[in-house]
Amino acid sequence: MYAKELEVATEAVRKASFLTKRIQQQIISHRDTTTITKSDDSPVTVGDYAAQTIIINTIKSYFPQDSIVGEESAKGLEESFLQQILDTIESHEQNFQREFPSDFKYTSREYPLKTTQDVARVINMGDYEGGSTGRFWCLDPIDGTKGFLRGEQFAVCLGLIVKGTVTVGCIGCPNLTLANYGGVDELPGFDSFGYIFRAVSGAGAFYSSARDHENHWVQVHSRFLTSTDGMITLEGVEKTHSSHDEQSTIKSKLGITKSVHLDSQVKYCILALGLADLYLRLPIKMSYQEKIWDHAAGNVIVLEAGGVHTDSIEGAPLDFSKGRTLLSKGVIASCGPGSLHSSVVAVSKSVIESRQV
Ligand SMILES: Nc1ncnc2c1ncn2[C@@H]1O[C@H](COP(=O)(O)O)[C@@H](OP(=O)(O)O)[C@H]1O
Ligand SMILES: [Mg+2]
Ligand SMILES: [Mg+2]
Ligand SMILES: [Mg+2]
Repeated sequence: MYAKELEVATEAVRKASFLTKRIQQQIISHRDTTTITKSDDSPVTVGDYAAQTIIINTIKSYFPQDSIVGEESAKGLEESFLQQILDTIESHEQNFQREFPSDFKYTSREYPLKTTQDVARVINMGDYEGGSTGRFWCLDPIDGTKGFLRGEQFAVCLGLIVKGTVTVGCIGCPNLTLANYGGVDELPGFDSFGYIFRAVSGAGAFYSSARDHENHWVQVHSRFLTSTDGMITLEGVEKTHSSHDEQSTIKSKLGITKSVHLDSQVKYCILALGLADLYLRLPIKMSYQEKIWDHAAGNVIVLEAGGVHTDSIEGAPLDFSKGRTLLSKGVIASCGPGSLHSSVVAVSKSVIESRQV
């Protein structure tokens, strides 16, 4: 089931991972990429737009009927900037073909991706409102844009949501070296393009070196623990995205001494690999609504690796059927089992409820 969807998702994420990693290398070497500040004060780069363009164009070439919830919009982008996005895609095309030779097609007659109008049209196909009926894709072309700009971790994240449930998930981690996170060995074929993780609901979670398009997929499992004190936590780097002080309180109440900070949904991949056990994301403001593209692909990967994924107060499974955002507050993912997870959520709930308002 979902074999074609999984293949299309993987190849689209692989190509976007290659492109974004190349752009990140250019940023690191000359620090000169165009960065726009969006209305919510968050950054977006030509890399985010180029990755969204490539991925939506690929999805539409194979599944023209499918809708897409994508993070970015081309509204208000000037013609010269659209040209920059198209030039970026084209300038990486030959290198990609050379480094990853395959028969897979990323365009079609209806979706040729040749002009700036094509670019704008395709980016704007990510404007679907989501919901509980039918199926739609959920795309974060660069998750962790701030980490991307710092030369650190970021992820290319794509999920397929069917009747409100994340059914396929694929995450490219173009900057991930497992040795930096306690992994003993890199997978065969590992190189500077990092890893791809993927899962289909009911069929397990797997990873592979991004370079290895011959599809040697290795199954991943979260760790089995019997108490919270041996847990390693995962938290974001950005102090404005989650409540680090309260997360420290939770860690000390649970006897947890080890924590790893990294950007993006790479956190879910580290959890699925069993290299860490507890992702804490407590909201700073109760008015913030988490975006579904920040968690969808990670959801099915964590669940299929044996973990648990809920909000930070009620301990309810995340509900991807309510539109472009989650209605619940904060996120906690753990290696499980359910009883350990519930004890973490109970502490999180008490910490959040003791806020001075
Ligand atoms: N106030 C806030 N609270 C929680 N998440 C926020 C936030 N402001 C931005 N974000 C989200 O945090 C994501 C990055 O998460 P992390 O800090 O774990 O790397 C961003 O994704 P993008 O980088 O795709 O925009 C953005 O959607
Ligand atoms: Mg963003
Ligand atoms: Mg994101
Ligand atoms: Mg993003």
